[in-house]
Amino acid sequence: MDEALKAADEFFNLPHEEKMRLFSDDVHMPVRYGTSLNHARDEIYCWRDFIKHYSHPLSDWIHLWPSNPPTYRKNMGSYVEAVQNLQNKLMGMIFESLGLNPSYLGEEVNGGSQLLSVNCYPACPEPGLTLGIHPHSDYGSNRSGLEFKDKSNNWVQVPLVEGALVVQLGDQIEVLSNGVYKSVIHRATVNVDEKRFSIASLHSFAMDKKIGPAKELVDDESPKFYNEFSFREFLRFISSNDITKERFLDSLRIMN
Ligand SMILES: O=C(O)CCC(=O)C(=O)O
Ligand SMILES: [Fe+2]
Repeated sequence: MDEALKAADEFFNLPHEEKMRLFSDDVHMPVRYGTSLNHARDEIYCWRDFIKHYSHPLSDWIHLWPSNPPTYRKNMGSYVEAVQNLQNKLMGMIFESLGLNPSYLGEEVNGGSQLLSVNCYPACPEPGLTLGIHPHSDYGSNRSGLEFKDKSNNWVQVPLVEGALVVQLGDQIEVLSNGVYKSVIHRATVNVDEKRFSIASLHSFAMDKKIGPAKELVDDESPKFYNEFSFREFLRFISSNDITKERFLDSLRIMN
């Protein structure tokens, strides 16, 4: 984690022109540098720089990652592989906790996508006027300024524990578990004093794999609460909707 954070720090310290070579607003780009989610449409820009890149399987993507700083590929590569292994284990445990076979969906857990979202939030002179990242939930599952919304709709700060990862469940697990698990709405705040980095690893099933409520979890008492969706449909939604106003998950709900 330390080495990956160091590589992130060095990347964001590169000259603006060099980072802008990776700039794109297109959410389908395998590697993209940017600031807000959608430059053309966002009403409030975030106090954030990010680089996002596909990461799994590593050999398909690593050659597209930044070649500067020279340690970037090696250090981020070790980090993404460790996190991918951890997600495989956690998914097995989540399936087991739902009463499903721990190897439910088999190879499809490790055969999905992993998107690394590396974020830099510079110190902000007026932190009350903006956010580091708008409230949202992730499609897949991930890892603090990090805050989440509790059941009573209050923002709760996630304490920073040195060396710990934060795991959040995303929309796919809420749908697959037919609402037993909830996808976390979260945001990041910024502060006056210091720059903050975060590295979120977002895990998903394959681009066109439809995820719906597991049939084992649907019965008369708990009918299907969600329509199925694929990662590609999620990407289409976030590129054509203002996700600070509309939540993708709400478009999937079935009113019984
Ligand atoms: O910086 C953080 O803690 C949150 C980042 C995040 O939510 C994301 O990249 O999806
Ligand atoms: Fe997120």
